[in-house]
Amino acid sequence: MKVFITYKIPEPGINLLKEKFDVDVYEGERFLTKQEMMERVKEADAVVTQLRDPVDKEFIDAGKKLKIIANYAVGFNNIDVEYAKQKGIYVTNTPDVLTEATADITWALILAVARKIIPADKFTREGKFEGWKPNLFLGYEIYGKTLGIIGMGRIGKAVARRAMGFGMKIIYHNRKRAEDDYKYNAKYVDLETLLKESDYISINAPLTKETYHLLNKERLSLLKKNAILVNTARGPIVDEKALYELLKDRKIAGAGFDVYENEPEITEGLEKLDNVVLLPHIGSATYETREKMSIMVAENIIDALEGKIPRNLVWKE
Ligand SMILES: NC(=O)C1=CN([C@@H]2O[C@H](COP(=O)(O)OP(=O)(O)OC[C@H]3O[C@@H](n4cnc5c(N)ncnc54)[C@H](O)[C@@H]3O)[C@@H](O)[C@H]2O)C=CC1
Ligand SMILES: O=CC(=O)O
Repeated sequence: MKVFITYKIPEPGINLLKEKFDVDVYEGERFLTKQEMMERVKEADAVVTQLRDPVDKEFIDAGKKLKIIANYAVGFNNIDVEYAKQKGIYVTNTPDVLTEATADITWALILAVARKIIPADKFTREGKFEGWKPNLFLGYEIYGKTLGIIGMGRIGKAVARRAMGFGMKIIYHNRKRAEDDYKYNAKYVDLETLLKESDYISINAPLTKETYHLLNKERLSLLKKNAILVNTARGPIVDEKALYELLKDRKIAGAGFDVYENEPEITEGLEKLDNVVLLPHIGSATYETREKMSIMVAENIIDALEGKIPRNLVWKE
């Protein structure tokens, strides 16, 4: 049986697949076009897709022999899951193994924005540091402040766990109350309350029809003047242009981005602001996590092609 991998992933996963199947890995640096991917998926029994690959009806129809689409990501908003399911094709993702790495990058953004780490580093490298000054790069305190988490799932909880070490008051909004919220000393609130009361806001919900522009212009206007918003989930959850306007006019203190509304494009002007930190979607980008993700996609494919139900079916979530 044949497995098509649309962009190279770490070797442990590929090696597992090679022990059992004929593996076609795209080895190039540029991204394959959708047309090229559809050509190569024709013969495949399984495909490993990336979060940027548009796995729509057309792509799924091109994979005439497909039994499984194994997304190399926990988010699966790039896939028409309903259509795949209708056609009897499994869809899997890579939960858990990337939770801690993504929570770490969330915290890296919170700290970097609040304490102006990037401009301060640039200042020092440029030889501008003349000695300690009482007013040099004053930032925002984190200890004891309120953190609002939107999406209290695996990553949201890992972000909360870290916040406990910073003595923060934790509030969250979720589709429903998390049964174990007491473990994080976290209080369930409605979205409007969260936006009005939080000093730091972390977005950790999936991108769905319901979360598209969940933070629209009107809701963003509820944020406090000292608020810092961090998005390590998916860009389209926030109206990026509306957020840019707030940041430009200093109506909020800052923002940290790992994801963008029209990735890889970013709203023009964002790159000129000194109150933002912009990362290129590297939430899960650690050597350890990416290896584990590669093994996970391989295990899911082995399950499916050996006639078992794969362990990380997205509709079990
Ligand atoms: N920046 C990066 O590299 C990474 C980004 N992600 C993103 O993070 C997302 C979350 O990942 P996990 O925590 O593993 O998922 P999860 O499914 O464990 O948690 C998501 C939580 O969001 C909640 N939620 C869903 N719809 C909501 C709504 N309308 N309002 C409020 N809450 C809502 C769910 O109930 C759930 O508790 C992924 O879907 C992915 O898009 C994940 C990994 C890395
Ligand atoms: O954005 C990354 C993911 O795994 O989802």
